[in-house]
Amino acid sequence: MTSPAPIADQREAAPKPDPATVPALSIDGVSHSYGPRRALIDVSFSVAPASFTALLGLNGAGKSTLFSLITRLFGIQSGRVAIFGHDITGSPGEALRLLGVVFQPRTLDLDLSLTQNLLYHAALHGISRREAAARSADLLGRIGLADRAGNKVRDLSGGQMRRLEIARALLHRPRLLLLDEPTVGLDVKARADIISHVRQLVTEQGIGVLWATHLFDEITASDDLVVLHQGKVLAKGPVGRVITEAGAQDVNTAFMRLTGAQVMPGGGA
Ligand SMILES: Nc1ncnc2c1ncn2[C@@H]1O[C@H](COP(=O)(O)OP(=O)(O)OP(=O)(O)O)[C@@H](O)[C@H]1O
Repeated sequence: MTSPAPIADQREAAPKPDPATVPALSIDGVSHSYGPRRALIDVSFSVAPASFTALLGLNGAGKSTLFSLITRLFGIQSGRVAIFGHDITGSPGEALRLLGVVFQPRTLDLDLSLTQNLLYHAALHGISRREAAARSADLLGRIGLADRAGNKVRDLSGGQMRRLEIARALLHRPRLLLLDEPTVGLDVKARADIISHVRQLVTEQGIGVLWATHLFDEITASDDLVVLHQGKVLAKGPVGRVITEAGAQDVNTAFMRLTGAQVMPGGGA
């Protein structure tokens, strides 16, 4: 009788998931309550690598709660969240290394320079000073703020601050980027710049993006869409399919049919 293989060998023999088929983000049966208030109810969807997934919902739909769970600000009460197959509860280190986040409220230090903000964040990720300086300079160039590197963040416009927050979220080279209503309060030009920058990250760098919004005009036909309403996923899939299945002609009407909500004149849910 042969003796069993050592544990290390058995582990090596286990089939590894194919990276091409592992979702960047998978949310599986997630529910969350604040006391008696149920904010998320059995939420399941996934974000593919190199895709732009819009999470569309009204105020109070549960978008920020979901982001707080994915980023581990809150513990998971029920269900499972995994980033590239790494369970965020069982393997938080591996999972969070692959994740970049831009939260809805601004979180920059206004009295530090742009570079100082980036270097501080890089240090939290254990990136060496020299590497951090190189990455910061590169990212500031990409967002068109190289000439402002030494200025205080306080002197930037709202759109420039958002671009800096996106650069900061990319410093540790994540493969999944979450953005919670990143264009709120920005003018039309700044909004368009940010959306096109993030779409480039998808097409050129293969980053998976989850973009929470209540604005229909931020969604394009090639996106994936998740409609979240009162804590429940009402529809998900490629935008065209969601529209067709709702028997509608466009995202606005599909959203209205699915939720019974009135569409705001400004093009937002
Ligand atoms: N800390 C909290 N305590 C109690 N209830 C909360 C708390 N945070 C959120 N909620 C409730 O949970 C539900 C979902 O809120 P959440 O902030 O996740 O929605 P949202 O889609 O992000 O909305 P918004 O765009 O307005 O931020 C809402 O009913 C909200 O009132």
